[in-house]
Amino acid sequence: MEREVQRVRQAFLSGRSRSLRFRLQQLEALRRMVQEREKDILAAIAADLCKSEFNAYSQEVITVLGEIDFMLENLPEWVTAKPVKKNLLTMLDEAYIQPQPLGVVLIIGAWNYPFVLSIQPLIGAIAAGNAVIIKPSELSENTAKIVAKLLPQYLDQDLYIVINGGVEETTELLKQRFDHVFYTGNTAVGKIVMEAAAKHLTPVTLELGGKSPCYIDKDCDLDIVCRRITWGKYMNCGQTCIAPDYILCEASLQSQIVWKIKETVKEFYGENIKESPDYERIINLRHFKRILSLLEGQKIAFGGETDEATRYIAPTVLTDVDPKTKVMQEEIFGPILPIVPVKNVDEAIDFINEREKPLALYVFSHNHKLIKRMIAETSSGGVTGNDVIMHFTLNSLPFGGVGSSGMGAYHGKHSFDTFSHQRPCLLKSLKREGANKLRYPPNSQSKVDWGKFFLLKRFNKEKYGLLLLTFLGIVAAVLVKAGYY
Ligand SMILES: NC(=O)c1ccc[n+]([C@@H]2O[C@H](COP(=O)([O-])OP(=O)(O)OC[C@H]3O[C@@H](n4cnc5c(N)ncnc54)[C@H](O)[C@@H]3O)[C@@H](O)[C@H]2O)c1
Ligand SMILES: CCCCCCCCCCCCC/C=C/C=O
Repeated sequence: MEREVQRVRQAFLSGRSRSLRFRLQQLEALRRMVQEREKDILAAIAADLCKSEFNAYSQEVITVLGEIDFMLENLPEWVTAKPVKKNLLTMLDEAYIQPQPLGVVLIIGAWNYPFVLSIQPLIGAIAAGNAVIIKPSELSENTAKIVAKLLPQYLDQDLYIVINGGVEETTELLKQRFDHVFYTGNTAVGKIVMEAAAKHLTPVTLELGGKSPCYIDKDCDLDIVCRRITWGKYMNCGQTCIAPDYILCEASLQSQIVWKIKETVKEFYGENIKESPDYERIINLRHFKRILSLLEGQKIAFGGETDEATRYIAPTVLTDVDPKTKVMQEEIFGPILPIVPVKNVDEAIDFINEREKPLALYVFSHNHKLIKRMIAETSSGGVTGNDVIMHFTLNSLPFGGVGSSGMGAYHGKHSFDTFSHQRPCLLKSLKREGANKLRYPPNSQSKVDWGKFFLLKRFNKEKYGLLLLTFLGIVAAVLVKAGYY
């Protein structure tokens, strides 16, 4: 493991990952890989999650292709140094921010969207000029294998490598020193990752999970609301980090919501859900049993059918759920949707604020002010109003958690920033030493006064202010040079 990391570090130190041309080339090669080997990638995802090609393409491949195109389009601008405002003391100097790669990045992926959750961070890391080690999830072993097979065929083989393995290999990997660790997965392992990274003072991005609430106001079109929630909840069999975890609504809405979700399930997946190509399966037996245990003692409004042999769990809705029961204590990550009745929006806000900060928050209402109020009075990684999941698809929005749902963010420019160091650069001249005397010992009241003036004074009118400051700067330089201070 140590040797592998060393090899990647040597490749980074060669400097070749840094040029804009090289980054663009590698991103284009990655795009070619996805386009040319699309069938193999979709087959691997299908084998891991029993997912149709259409679903795998629209949930994973589209996002990856869109992200690559976005990077190719914008990277030339992002990599250029950005000049910054100066003060009087640095007016004649050069001051700018230069984004630079961090070095060797470790990306630890999760199994639920096994392709996009490893490749989208990789795109950001390449765009920012880093070398990368990817550790895909061992639970989605088919996608892990295809990623390990394909990447070396298209990308630089020393700069971007895949290491496959489980807890033992990841533990060993985490002992090495990286310049950034980007982890996607559950909160408990997130803590292990952060602890290991802390030993090297390595910064981390933690893309974690949580229970994402979904509040339905009585002032809304329930047909549309229930269709959108059904889509986001049962997509990927509920195994989506930003799936609506549970519904909060007034008790009077419950029966209508149940009926409408039930009808939508029929519309989406047909009478025989098991036969639907659009309905996935639970990743493994451990998760299957964990999800089943959440049903104990609950009132099942519909669904609840299971088949252990194929790890099938039907789309299920629970009503009148007691917040103290197990299903409300952990992230469900499966096709079970509890409804917790609340009196009103105030109680919904309190309910959310009494719990850990979720990865996403969903609010449905015709009342825009109510949506804005919920956003203002709660906290979550992201928000979609009047829909679910869709904030993930907008790469202008940073995607990430807050509090126990994670730290840091990515997607689009946010990925580029996550994997870059914003290096502040001030380039002075060795001339004009006279003006510098102001800050050299021995200090005096008049030097302090001039210092205050130059560094603290603000002028309203940009153009005239600048002219005046230039003039005063010259006066000060002359006075200092002449030995008055
Ligand atoms: N925020 C996001 O973008 C996002 C995306 C997907 C999943 N998630 C969250 O991830 C969770 C589900 O994923 P998961 O955790 O079951 O995925 P997982 O089991 O695939 O684990 C994630 C990664 O952690 C590694 N890992 C597991 N145990 C480890 C250990 N003890 N030490 C070091 N590494 C270890 C795995 O090898 C894997 O690569 C849910 O909570 C979900 O909400 C979050
Ligand atoms: C054909 C229509 C395209 C619809 C696009 C929907 C995209 C949904 C993307 C979901 C991806 C979720 C990624 C996972 C995050 C956490 O698990």
